[in-house]
Amino acid sequence: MIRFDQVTKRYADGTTAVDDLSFEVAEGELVTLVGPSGCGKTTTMMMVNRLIEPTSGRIFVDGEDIATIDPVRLRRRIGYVIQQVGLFPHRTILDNTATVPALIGWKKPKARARAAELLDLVGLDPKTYGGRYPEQLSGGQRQRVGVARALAADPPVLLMDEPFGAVDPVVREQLQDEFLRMQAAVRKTVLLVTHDIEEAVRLGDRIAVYGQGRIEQFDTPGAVLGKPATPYVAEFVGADRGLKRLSVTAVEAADLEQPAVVGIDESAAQAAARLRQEGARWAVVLDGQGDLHGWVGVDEVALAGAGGRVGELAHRMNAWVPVGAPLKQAFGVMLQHDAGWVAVLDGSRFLGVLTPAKLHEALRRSVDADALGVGRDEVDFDSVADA
Ligand SMILES: Nc1ncnc2c1ncn2[C@@H]1O[C@H](COP(=O)(O)OP(=O)(O)OP(=O)(O)O)[C@@H](O)[C@H]1O
Repeated sequence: MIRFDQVTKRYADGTTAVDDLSFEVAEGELVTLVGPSGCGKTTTMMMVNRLIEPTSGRIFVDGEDIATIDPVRLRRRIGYVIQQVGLFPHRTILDNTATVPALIGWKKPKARARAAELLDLVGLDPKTYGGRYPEQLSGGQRQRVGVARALAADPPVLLMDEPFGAVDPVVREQLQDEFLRMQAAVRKTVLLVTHDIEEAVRLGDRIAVYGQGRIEQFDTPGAVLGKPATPYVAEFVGADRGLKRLSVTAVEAADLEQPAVVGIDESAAQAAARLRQEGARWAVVLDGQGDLHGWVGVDEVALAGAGGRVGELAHRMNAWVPVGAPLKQAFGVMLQHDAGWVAVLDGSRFLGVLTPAKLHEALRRSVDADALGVGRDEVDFDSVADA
């Protein structure tokens, strides 16, 4: 969808900002460009909407060489979000958001209706905020308007230059989450510049780690963190890259252990006998549909006496995460509840539990799979004990 073919940018003073760059962003993919200040990220991005012209090489958008497209026409197909947002101070939020649709000739009611829809999408109630002026919004809200405005004409491509850079870390994380949710729905082809490796791995389907004017590694977040291609990349991603990997590796059904299970309607005596036989100290309690009801300790069911039912004895299970959640979230829940495992659910259906050992295995396997380019279940790995 966006393709760089041997692109070089040399400024008039002789600075080579981008040096023989070739890479591709697939349709619907979000690629983050990350690197230290002055490494050529912004130059790379601004060549895509022709705010900067390359010295040599070619750039394609949707298969078309952009050198052959009129820059104004090109920019209407490309949403652009920048850190300073650049809202018009004397226009309302609704009209700011409707800028591009109005420019490309939409009638005012249609442009405004679309703007209201977009404000809603980025979490701003158009009734509350649409009539305000930019100075009447917080920094984070202005940034959301910037994203809404860039999406208003439904461009297939989005360029984002430090879009969440001007807000504090808490708001920033919120905006990133909202943006990811939105991107899952709209699936734009996105090139996003950041100097923050945390942001790059959080948002990117793939990351391009820049050295001076060149990409040092272009890969999935898991692979960049797990197998940095060069010492430069290793240093850039940081010594705590193992920890960072927790946030980019998802809990999968294959990672889970199957603990002892008892039915909600089972008699306590029967459950106790069975759990003792299995050598279990506790069990997960499920209802007839396989949904999670809670958990019980074997001693509790054993003491319940005749006529006791498992369902009456079960404790609420607070330590759980949805399948697909990042390992970091699972680990956080484990620590929060001081639990040795967390339950993993698909909707309300119980899939299994994640233990610290399984979490470690999942981390290792995800890196091996990324490096080999194969599905995770095809990867053979040593157990932690054998390693
Ligand atoms: N108009 C210009 N003339 C000369 N050199 C320039 C010009 N614009 C940028 N540069 C230089 O090109 C290099 C790349 O700049 P660029 O803005 O692309 O970097 P960046 O990675 O986006 O940096 P930052 O994270 O600080 O924004 C830098 O050395 C910069 O000084």
